[in-house]
Amino acid sequence: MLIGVPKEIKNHEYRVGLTPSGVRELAGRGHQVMIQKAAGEAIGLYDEQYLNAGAVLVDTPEEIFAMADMVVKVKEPQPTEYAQLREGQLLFTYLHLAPDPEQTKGLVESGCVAIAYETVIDGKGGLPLLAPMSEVAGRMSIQAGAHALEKAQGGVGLLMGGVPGVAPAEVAIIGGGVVGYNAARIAVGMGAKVTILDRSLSRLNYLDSLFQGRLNTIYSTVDALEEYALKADLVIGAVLIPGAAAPKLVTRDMLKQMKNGAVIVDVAIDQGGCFETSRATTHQDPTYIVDGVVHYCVANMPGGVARTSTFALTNATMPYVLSLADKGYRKALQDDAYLLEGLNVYFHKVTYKAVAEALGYEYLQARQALDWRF
Ligand SMILES: NC(=O)C1=CN([C@@H]2O[C@H](COP(=O)(O)OP(=O)(O)OC[C@H]3O[C@@H](n4cnc5c(N)ncnc54)[C@H](O)[C@@H]3O)[C@@H](O)[C@H]2O)C=CC1
Ligand SMILES: CC(=O)C(=O)O
Ligand SMILES: [Mg+2]
Repeated sequence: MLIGVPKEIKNHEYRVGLTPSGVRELAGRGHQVMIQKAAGEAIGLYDEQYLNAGAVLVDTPEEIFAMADMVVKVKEPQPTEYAQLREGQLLFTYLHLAPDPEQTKGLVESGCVAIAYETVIDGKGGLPLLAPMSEVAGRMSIQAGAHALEKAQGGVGLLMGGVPGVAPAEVAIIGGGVVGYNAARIAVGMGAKVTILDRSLSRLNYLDSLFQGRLNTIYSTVDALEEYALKADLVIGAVLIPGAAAPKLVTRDMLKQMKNGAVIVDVAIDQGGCFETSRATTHQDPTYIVDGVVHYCVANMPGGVARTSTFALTNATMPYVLSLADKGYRKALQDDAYLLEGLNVYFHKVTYKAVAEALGYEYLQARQALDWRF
């Protein structure tokens, strides 16, 4: 198979879809890989390394979209990218379609076969291709939040851990999944007073036993959200209903009652965000203020630590890339029900229920789609 990797073009996005080691694995199995020149240069993955691994370097993304059987990326395709996707061309990347009608329309019109990293599942109820980036974003959310709490960034001027004789910051983490757990690890490590809210009791049980009393676990209700979000100095938005738009758990009304100079980091912004006042921001201009509350809503947080993130992401994606390349998408998807969960768009049809429902498309079940046309 001919696999193509364009350079990412989202604002301050330096991750790359394949590492030189990944290219070598593919080349070793007889596949051809095209990489756009300088795709990994910003994070120390140089063209020469890709060449040595067996890749062919190309100058433009146009060459990749015109020729590749499978395009492997990191971020959701931008308008100039989805305009170039072709019918039957396989796209393997993050998509986050439910809150993104324009991109969904673009993918549907293109007729491509789009598998979203974030909805691939494993046998244990996890999201194996979202998890590594959730680990990164969870850890980063506390760094970002601590920075925003500084006076010069619009925050109230608070040190996360306090000092002897002065209370630490209070952190409320809404959603105790992969992002929430990793945020909690860093916040607890910094000495903050941490509360995690989740509506999964088994998850709260797990977190409670893991942290051994070093944080507070609370069942998530509207009352509990009001209580803990309103008194927090830093609120992390980390909920997920897989594939669906994030529920707006903190309303404008609640925000108005939050402390002046408090900070929210809405990690769930890639699914639309869980604060009513959230709108996606970029690494270049990550924050804005509403009602005295600093909002950090960067939709590609792991891009900020792109070298770490590229290795973490490709460690997880590589087995699936190999399977798709070796078998072709139809057989790979037929053989692996967990990978099939990643199929979001297939020859002009939406094949992921939550996306179809959120955006008003007719829904075609993924397995049926594979028999309908290929
Ligand atoms: N902005 C960025 O750069 C990044 C964003 N993300 C996003 O972060 C979000 C969280 O991802 P993960 O932690 O991997 O998901 P996860 O599935 O591991 O955890 C989500 C948690 O939210 C909980 N939850 C659902 N509804 C809730 C409610 N009403 N109240 C409290 N908890 C609730 C679930 O029980 C679950 O424990 C996702 O939207 C993901 O796409 C992930 C990586 C990077
Ligand atoms: C998950 C995601 O949106 C990211 O890593 O950018
Ligand atoms: Mg700003």
